[in-house]
Amino acid sequence: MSLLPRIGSPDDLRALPAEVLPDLAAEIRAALVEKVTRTGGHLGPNLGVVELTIALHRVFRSPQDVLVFDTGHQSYVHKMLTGRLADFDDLRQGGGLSGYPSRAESEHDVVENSHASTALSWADGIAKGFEQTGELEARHVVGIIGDGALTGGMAWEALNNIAGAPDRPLVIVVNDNERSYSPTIGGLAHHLATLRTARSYERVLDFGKRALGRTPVLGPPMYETLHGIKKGIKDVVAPQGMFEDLGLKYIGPVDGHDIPALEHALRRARSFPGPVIVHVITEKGRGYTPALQDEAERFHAVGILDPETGQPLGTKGTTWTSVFSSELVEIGRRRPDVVAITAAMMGPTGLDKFCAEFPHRTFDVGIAEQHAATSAAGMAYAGVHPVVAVYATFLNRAFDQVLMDIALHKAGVTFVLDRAGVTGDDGASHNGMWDMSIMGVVPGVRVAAPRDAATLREELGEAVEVSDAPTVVRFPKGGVGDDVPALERVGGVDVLRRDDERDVLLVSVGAFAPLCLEVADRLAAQGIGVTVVDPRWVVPVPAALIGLAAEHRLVVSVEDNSRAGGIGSGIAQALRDAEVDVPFRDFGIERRFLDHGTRATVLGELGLTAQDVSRAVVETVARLEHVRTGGEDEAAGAVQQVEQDGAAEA
Ligand SMILES: Cc1ncc(C[n+]2csc(CCOP(=O)(O)OP(=O)(O)O)c2C)c(N)n1
Ligand SMILES: CC(=O)[C@@H](O)[C@H](O)COP(=O)(O)O
Ligand SMILES: [Mg+2]
Repeated sequence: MSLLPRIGSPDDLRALPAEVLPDLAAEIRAALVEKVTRTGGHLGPNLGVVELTIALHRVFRSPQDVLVFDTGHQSYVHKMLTGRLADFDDLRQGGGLSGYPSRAESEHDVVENSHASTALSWADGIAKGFEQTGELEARHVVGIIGDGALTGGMAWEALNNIAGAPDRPLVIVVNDNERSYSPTIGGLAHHLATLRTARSYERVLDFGKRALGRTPVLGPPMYETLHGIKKGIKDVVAPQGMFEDLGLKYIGPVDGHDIPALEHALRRARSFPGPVIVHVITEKGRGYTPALQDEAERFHAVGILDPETGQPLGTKGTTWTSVFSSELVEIGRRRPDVVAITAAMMGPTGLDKFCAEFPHRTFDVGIAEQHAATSAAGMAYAGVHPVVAVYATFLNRAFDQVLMDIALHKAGVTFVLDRAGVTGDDGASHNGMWDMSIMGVVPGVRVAAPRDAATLREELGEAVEVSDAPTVVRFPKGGVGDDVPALERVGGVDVLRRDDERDVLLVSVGAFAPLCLEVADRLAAQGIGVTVVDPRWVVPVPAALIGLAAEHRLVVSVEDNSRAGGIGSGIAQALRDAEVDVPFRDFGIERRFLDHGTRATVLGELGLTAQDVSRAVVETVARLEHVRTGGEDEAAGAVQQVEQDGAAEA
């Protein structure tokens, strides 16, 4: 590796002679495999954009010119070419390099949001802004969007606006590798395929141009002839594409691994005085041969792998996703009316098993959560029960559809939210920390937060029985722990522990049951009696929970969701409405964006650990005791003891 370490900025890249660029691409690929198989991350998407990113940074001058990457998971090469190669050893680690663009890391990074289909709206807005400030003459704006992200509704809202301004320069690069996780679906995918078949004539043209470019006399007329031939071929092979029908200049398809062809196409686009699409054909995972190649879906984002075999090093036990996946198949066998919908994430959400057994009852709508939700309302109207499986954070995108198309019409639709709560290493926009807040304002909705595999199966079964309202079942990323048995069930609320003294009612939301039982042990060691309960269905707040609250001296809730509008605030409101005057304290995620890091690290930073919660509860109990008795010593003594416990453990 002798070229890549010498690149500290795009200027260094542009100073390289063209003939060494293939060697540079090889070095980048080797660095990606070496680094990402150690840390985990988006190996496939980045292996596919090595040459494209080299060409982008040679033709455009970032940050003077603005490069906007859609979703941002394919920005590792961009980071290597903008001086961050040395930081890749800490990729996606707390305090280390983000797996997405990060303004704090570099002036070359613009969009940090990892939710897909936003780049073209960003680009349209930046171009409009530069037009206002008079900078558009001197600064090019480039949106780089994948074929998957192009299936998202926002992308078409942006294209409509961009195409409506034929005199506002803007470059759109479509990175077409025919895949999201799974193969890209729908009419757009078919159209891109049609355009791809014309790949050969673009190569003929490029070859002709370069060859003829060297014969100034004969060149131009011959080029015009060739161009005419190309136009003729194109009209036969690929009639005017929809992009041109929209009024967008179309350049392509271009071989996304041919740097000279890419630079040539991007230079043409850069000089075009209006909006232009460069359709680039790339291969996801290019250059990485182990078995993973044929599991492109898994290859999209990899865990820590053996760089030789490509096989995951960490063995995975039972995951929440696998429990859901198997249970939905069981439900599908007994309920022919149940159908499944994914937003381009069949495997990651666990719908692949259901699809294998019920292919005609499984629908992949592309990266289109809004359409997933409202089309589910339509399916419910037609008499089936849709189960929409998405990552919790992506439900944000379909809030209005859940509210106004599903809940308003009392449609029986079940949302299964995987990756709910702190996910960690994918950064701020991937944490599933808002779903219970936004669902909390939806009239009629019912939200379940299972604590283990058994309650996931049970609550999923209960959810699909509801035919007149939206239901939500949410669970976190990764491995599911052992089942946590209940001592009894009171009005639908599971009692997990009941001490003699009813000092504290500890409301455990979802997967935090083990944490809450550990908190109860710590409190009991301080002589504080605890009842630990799992409401199971957390929206609306169960009446039985309020009844239990009235029997205790302090109520505490712990949830893996934002405190703003979360279950805690729902409980507080229910206590007020029931005029149950008991002190209440809720623990959850502060209302801020979370930096990337492992889930455990982030939860620790949030104080969502057994030690932190128990210490805080002891302090509260002590304060209440102080208020009740006015004494000083027992309050201070209890807190001091907890501090000592904490210090001993630290
Ligand atoms: C709104 C939203 N839904 C789902 C995802 C999950 N996701 C991340 S990348 C990806 C596939 C993107 O495909 P494409 O745009 O073609 O990029 P590629 O990975 O092929 O380079 C998906 C579905 C997301 N980031 N945002
Ligand atoms: C970029 C994106 O949205 C996904 O690829 C995500 O990074 C994968 O997350 P999981 O690893 O939790 O499936
Ligand atoms: Mg793609």
